[in-house]
Amino acid sequence: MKKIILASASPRRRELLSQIGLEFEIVISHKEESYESTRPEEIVKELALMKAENVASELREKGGLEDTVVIGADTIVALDQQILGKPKDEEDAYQMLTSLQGRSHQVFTGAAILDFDQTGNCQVSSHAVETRVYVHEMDRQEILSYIKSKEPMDKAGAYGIQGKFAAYIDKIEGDYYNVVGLPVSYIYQQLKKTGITQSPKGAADK
Ligand SMILES: Cc1cn([C@H]2C[C@H](O)[C@@H](COP(=O)(O)OP(=O)(O)OP(=O)(O)O)O2)c(=O)[nH]c1=O
Repeated sequence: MKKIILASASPRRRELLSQIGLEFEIVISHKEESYESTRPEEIVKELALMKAENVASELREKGGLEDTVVIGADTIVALDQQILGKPKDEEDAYQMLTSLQGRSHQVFTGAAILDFDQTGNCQVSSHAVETRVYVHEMDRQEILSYIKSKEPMDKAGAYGIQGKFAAYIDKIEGDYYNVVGLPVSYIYQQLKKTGITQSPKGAADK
């Protein structure tokens, strides 16, 4: 059975991968990430790949990546041509939330899968999943009190659909889990295609 490594410090990503019953380990790289692409779907693929590759190269130095799958992911919010990552500070969060309210935007998550076989050869795949999110109008007080909750600070676009911000979500088109940070269904189907024999825990008991 292949070992699965999640190259992420995000508690949301860990929970989502656990939710479908996969067994995996977490390895985090502290290398800085940067991108050259301009289109959001390319940016998230580039960053997801970089996160997975950074972890893979650290593991290689420690000896051996045989029979291992490394998964990396990155999430950004795209508002027309503008890319919104995590807010730098509360003022930045205020600007982001003001620009998102009363309209729709796209959330892109890139998922990169590095699949190492028994001899250490690697098959690389990366893919961007898009979800459109419609946010209700918010007044200044609502934005300020949401920022006070501290929920925005570690999240792309300065909001978490899974938290208090649910109060302002009119609807979404696409995968909900993609917005939270990991398109788990895409990842599971991709792992299945590449011959990962692990099946979600409990599936065989039914
Ligand atoms: C839009 C949105 C984003 N997010 C989160 C998902 C990501 O964790 C975060 C975007 O930051 P990322 O840079 O994608 O990821 P990260 O730094 O949290 O974790 P790592 O690089 O170690 O994998 O925003 C939510 O939790 N809910 C939401 O509704």
